[in-house]
Amino acid sequence: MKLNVEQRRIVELEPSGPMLVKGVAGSGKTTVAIRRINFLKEHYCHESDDKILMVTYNKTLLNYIRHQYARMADSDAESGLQLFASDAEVDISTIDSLMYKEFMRYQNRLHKKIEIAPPDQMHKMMVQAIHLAKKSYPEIKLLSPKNSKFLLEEEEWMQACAIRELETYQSADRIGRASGDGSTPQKLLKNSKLREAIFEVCMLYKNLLEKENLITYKQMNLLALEEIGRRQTGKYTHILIDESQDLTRVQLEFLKELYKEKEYSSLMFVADNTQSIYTQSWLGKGRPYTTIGYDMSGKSRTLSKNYRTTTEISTAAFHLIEADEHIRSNVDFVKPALIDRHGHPPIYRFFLTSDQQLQFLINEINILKNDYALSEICIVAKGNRYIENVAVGLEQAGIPNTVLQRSEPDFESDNVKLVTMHSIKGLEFKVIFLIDLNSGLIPMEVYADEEDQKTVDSDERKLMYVGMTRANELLYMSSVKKPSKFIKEIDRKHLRMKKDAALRPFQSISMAEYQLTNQLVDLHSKEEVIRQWLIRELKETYGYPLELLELEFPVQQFSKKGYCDIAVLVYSGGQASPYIIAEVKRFGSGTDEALKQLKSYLEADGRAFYGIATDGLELKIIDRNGEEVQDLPKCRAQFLPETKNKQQYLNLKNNRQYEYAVDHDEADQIEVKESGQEVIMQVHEKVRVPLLGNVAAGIPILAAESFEAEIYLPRDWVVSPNETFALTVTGDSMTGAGIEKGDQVIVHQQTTASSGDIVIAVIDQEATMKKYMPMGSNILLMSENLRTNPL
Ligand SMILES: Nc1ncnc2c1ncn2[C@@H]1O[C@H](COP(=O)(O)OP(=O)(O)OP(=O)(O)O)[C@@H](O)[C@H]1O
Repeated sequence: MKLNVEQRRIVELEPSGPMLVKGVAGSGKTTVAIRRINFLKEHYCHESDDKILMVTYNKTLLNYIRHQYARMADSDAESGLQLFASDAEVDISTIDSLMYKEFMRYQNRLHKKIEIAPPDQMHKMMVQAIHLAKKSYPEIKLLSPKNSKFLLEEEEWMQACAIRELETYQSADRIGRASGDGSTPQKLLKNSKLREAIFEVCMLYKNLLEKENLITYKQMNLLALEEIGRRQTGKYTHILIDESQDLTRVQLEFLKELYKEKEYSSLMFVADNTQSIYTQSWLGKGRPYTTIGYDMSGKSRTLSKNYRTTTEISTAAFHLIEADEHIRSNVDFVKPALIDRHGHPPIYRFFLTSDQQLQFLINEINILKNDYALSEICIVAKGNRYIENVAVGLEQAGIPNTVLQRSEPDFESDNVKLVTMHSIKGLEFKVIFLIDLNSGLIPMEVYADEEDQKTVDSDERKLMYVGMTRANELLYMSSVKKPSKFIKEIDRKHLRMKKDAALRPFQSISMAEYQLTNQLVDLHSKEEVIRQWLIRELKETYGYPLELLELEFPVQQFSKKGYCDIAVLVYSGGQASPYIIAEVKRFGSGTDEALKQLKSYLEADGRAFYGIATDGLELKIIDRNGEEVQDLPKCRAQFLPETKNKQQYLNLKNNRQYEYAVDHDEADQIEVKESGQEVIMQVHEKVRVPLLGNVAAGIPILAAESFEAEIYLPRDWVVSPNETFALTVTGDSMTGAGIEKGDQVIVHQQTTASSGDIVIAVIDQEATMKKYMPMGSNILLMSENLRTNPL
C-alpha cells in the first residue's frame, strides 16, 4: 500500500513532543501510527534506554492489527510483523493491560489481594451505600435504590475523571453525563447539597467494596495511576495512542507518566472525535488538550480521505453524523473528502419480526457466499443479547459463525463474525450487517429531559456511525418492529432496498404528496401508500415520467377483466403499450398473492416485459416468463413519446455532429447517433466528466471536490477520463469554430498542443479559449471571431 503525501508526512515528522493526528473513519490513522513506529525506531531510538509504546484500545483491536499485517502481501507485512515479534525496543499493548500490570505492582507492594467486583456485588454495595447515606441526607430524593444504576454510573464517571475531592466534584462540568434517569427531576447543580450527597454515597460505596477486598475497573485504574506516580519513572521515549478519543482522563494521565521526555521524544495522539462512543471519554467529548497539560496549537495534522469505504457508504454515514449540530461543532470535527471508489449504496430493510430478520440474514449470506469468504462478513448489533440470538439461528441454518470475544478474537477461521457496535471500533470487514437498528434501542430512549436525551443521542449516533464505517464494500442495515429515528434521518436517496436493485426503501408518503390522484378512487386505502411510494420510485429512481404511468390498468383475462395497480406504458412506433406492471399489497402483508396475480396478468396481456410485486417490505421483480430478476430497467429515451434529454455533440476534430441521449444519471448506457442518421450506435460504457465552471472563471483545477456538476460522455470519446473536464463557454470569441456562448466544451488536460488546436490557455491567472498558433518563438492565440483580435 502506498501512503498518500499527508500520511507519509506524518509518518516521517520529526518528533517534537505531543502531537495530534485526527481524521475521519478509515483515513489510515492506525496505518500511519504503525508505519511511524518503524520510522521512529530507525531514526529516533539511538540511546540504549529508548523505547517505543503503541497503545491500542482493546485486545480485539490489537489482534486485529496483527491479523491485518499477516494478511498483507507487500513489504508492509514484513515491517508490521516485525513489530509484533518480541522486540526490546517496541511494546504494543492495550491500555487495560498496561494499567492492570501497574495495579498488580500496587498489590505486590502492599501484599494485598484485591479482586474485581462482579456486577451483582457492585449493585448490592451501592444499595447499602444509598441506605447509609440516606441517614445523613434524608431530604435528598435521589438517594433511593431505584437510582442505583445512575449512581453506579456517576461513581464510575467520577473515578474515570480522577475526581477525588468533594470540591472538585462540586465544580465539575459533567460533560458526557446526563442529569438523571428521568426519575430525578432536579439537575445536578454545581455546589449543591445534592452533589454533596452523591459524593458521600460514592465514598461509602468505595469503602464497602474495600472491606470485601473488591474494586471496580475504574477504581483500579485510579490506583494504577497513583502507583505509577509513586515510581516516577518515565519509560518510553515515544508513545503512540490509537483511538485516544475514547480514553478516560485517568488513562491519559497514566500514559503521560509513562512518557519519557527527551529532546527527540514524541507523544502522538491518534483520534477521531466523531467516533468517541463512551460517556467517560475525556478528549472525545470536546475537552481541550490543555486539560491534560498539552498545547496542541500548530501540532495537529488531519487526514480526511476515507480509504476504507465506498463513496456511497461514506456519504450515507456522514449524512447521519452531520445531522447532529453538537458533533459538527466540535473543534476536532473533520469533514471527509470522498475518494473516487464507487460501490453499492447501503441496503436498508425493515422487518416485522426478529425471525424475518434472521431469515433475511441467512438468505443473504448464502447468496454472498458465492462472492465473499464467510470470514469477510460481520454482523454487528448494539447489544450482546441480539448477537447471541442471531449466532444460534445461523448455526441452526448451517452457517458457521464466531462471536468475537474481547479476550481471544479469532479473525483467521472462515466463519461469519458477530460483534457488538462498541467492540467493532477500529476493525473493518468487506460486508457488514448492522442489525436491530430499532426504535428505543438505538438511540436508547432513557431521559424525559430533552437536553439529557440529546447527550445520549449524540453518543449513540456516533456508535452507529462507527458501525456503518466498518464496511469495505457492502453495508446492510435492518430494523425490527420500529426503525430507529436515525434511519429516518438518512436521506432515502442514499439507501437501497435490495442488493442488486436500484429501488430505495419504503418510505411513507403524505397524502398531500400523492401523485396521479385524478386516477384514484380511494385515497385512504391501505394499499395506496405503498402504490404511491412505488410511483415515486418509478419516477425518481427509474426515470419513468408520470405521463407514462397508468393506475388500475385493465388486463383482459379471457372473459373477465382484471386491473393491475400500476402499468408503465412505453412508446414504440408512436404506440403505447404496457412495459412494466405492478401489484401492491398492504404494508407487511406479504407478496405471494400479488405475485400470483402478476403472473396471470403477464400471461394474459402478453405485452408487458416486467412485473413487480411489493408490500413495502418485500420486493419481487419478475420477467414475462415469471422468472425472478434482480432489477427493473431504467427509462430510456426511446420509450418516451418524443425524445427527451437529447444533447448535441460537435466533434471539432472531424466536424461531425452527434446526438446522444442520457436517460438518467444512473443509466449505464448512452445511446449515440450521428445527426441526420437513423442508425444508433450503442455505447456501453459511460464516463463522468466534472464540469469545473466557466472558461472565464480562472484557472480550472481538476480536483474531485470542486466541480459544479458532472456530465456524462461515451467512454470512447474521452482520451483519459481522469484528465478530462468540461467548462461552460461564456464569451463569443470562438463562434467561428462553432462554439457558442453557453455551450459546454470538453477539455483534455495536457502539457503540449499542436498548431491549430483549440486550447484553454492561462494568461496572467486568467483562462481563455483560443486557437493555438506557434509562430517561431512566439505563440499566437487566435480567436475565431472576426470581431476579436489575436492575443
Ligand atoms: N494510502 C492508502 N492507500 C490505500 N489504502 C489505504 C491507505 N491508507 C489506509 N488505507 C486502508 O484504509 C483502511 C483504513 O485504514 P486504518 O484502519 O488505518 O484507518 P483509521 O483511520 O485508523 O480508521 P478508523 O478510525 O475508522 O478505525 C485500511 O484497510 C487501510 O489498509
